[in-house]
Amino acid sequence: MSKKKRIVVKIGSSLLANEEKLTLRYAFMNGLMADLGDLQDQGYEIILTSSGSVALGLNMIGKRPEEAGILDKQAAAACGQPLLMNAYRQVANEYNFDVAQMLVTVEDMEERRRFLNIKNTMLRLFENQILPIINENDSIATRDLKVGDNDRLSAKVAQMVEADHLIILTSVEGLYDRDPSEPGAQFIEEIEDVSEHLESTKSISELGSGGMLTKMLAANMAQNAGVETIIADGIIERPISSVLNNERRHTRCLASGKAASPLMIWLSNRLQVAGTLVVTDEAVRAITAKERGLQRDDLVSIQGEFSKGDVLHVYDEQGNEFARGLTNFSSEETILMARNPEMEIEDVIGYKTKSAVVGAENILILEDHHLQLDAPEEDDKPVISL
Ligand SMILES: Nc1ncnc2c1ncn2[C@@H]1O[C@H](COP(=O)(O)OP(=O)(O)O)[C@@H](O)[C@H]1O
Ligand SMILES: N[C@@H](CCC(=O)OP(=O)(O)O)C(=O)O
Repeated sequence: MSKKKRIVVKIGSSLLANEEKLTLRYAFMNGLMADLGDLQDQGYEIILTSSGSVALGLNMIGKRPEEAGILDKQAAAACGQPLLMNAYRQVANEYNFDVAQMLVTVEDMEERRRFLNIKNTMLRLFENQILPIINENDSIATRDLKVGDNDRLSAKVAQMVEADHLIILTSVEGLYDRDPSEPGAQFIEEIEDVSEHLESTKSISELGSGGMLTKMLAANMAQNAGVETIIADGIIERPISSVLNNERRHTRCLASGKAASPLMIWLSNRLQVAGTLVVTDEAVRAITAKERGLQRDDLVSIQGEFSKGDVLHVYDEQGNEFARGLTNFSSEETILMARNPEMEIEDVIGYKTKSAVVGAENILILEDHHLQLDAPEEDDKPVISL
């Protein structure tokens, strides 16, 4: 192989844990690691995003998945994660390679400096042919500061390492036009526009977190980053090579054809909404036409506590998200500036800086292939009119 191929593989809980007994499915793990070992020997650089800590830890705290609350799941994750990693390490060693664990939170993925640190660690692990295994640090993540599903987490990782493929292995062969347990469900082999499939993917299995919906959202994030997503059944011999070699049925979500800069990809793939701005119709027109950045007198309302450098989601007055950008000011500063339009910005905030709330060069105008994110509930984050 001339240039090394890089792939991110995501393994769902339903593959790793027996649904009834909530114990590890060694046979599956063994087949997976044998395949990954072979692919590493062929020169592939691979990252595994693995679920399973909660499912495998539930027995220790004496709960079934359907009765476990958030605290139970956090405790179960703390119990199940070492069990999972121990098994991965033992099996990998049988195939003559090593594994490393990286537990991340949503902030690690959303804050650019930490994101780049994670990337550098992974690149260093590749040099030693060690398989990085990533999971969300569920035991410390709180409800409103959580990725919540490893599908989107794995898409962010694929974006991070500029992977060739994101391969999501699950308990079904791929995407159907409705839940495959319903009669007449039709298999979908290729997807260009993910938004056409969001409605048909609402239900999930007993152990899974987000079902097909989060796989579609992940596929969209991968698309934005120029990465092709493959969704396939994991319960099969050589689960990864068989899809890479196109030997069996799977769903392929094509990468978006348009090349985007790392900043625009960064702005398009968000896991959480730090803050939102609603702006006037005139501002929508001028910003969309790329005539200028977003100014303080464009603001109608503001929601969320944010800091300088956070990504803000910008909506029109009808509630449609049309742009995202990096803010030059904190939420407190933005409110003060908007409420005192007659004052110089320097006099309001106490230091000399740029005047745009979001500079034109730091704005992404959303296109059809970017999925809009809903603004947070007003009960969680009050809206402040300006
Ligand atoms: N349109 C659909 N196509 C395929 N599977 C679907 C669809 N809608 C719902 N599902 C369900 O999604 C489940 C897979 O999601 P999930 O259990 O969260 O997997 P994982 O644990 O691998 O992340 C399948 O068991 C399937 O029943
Ligand atoms: N972080 C959680 C898994 C979250 C998740 O996305 O689960 P799944 O939908 O089964 O991939 C765990 O390790 O149990």
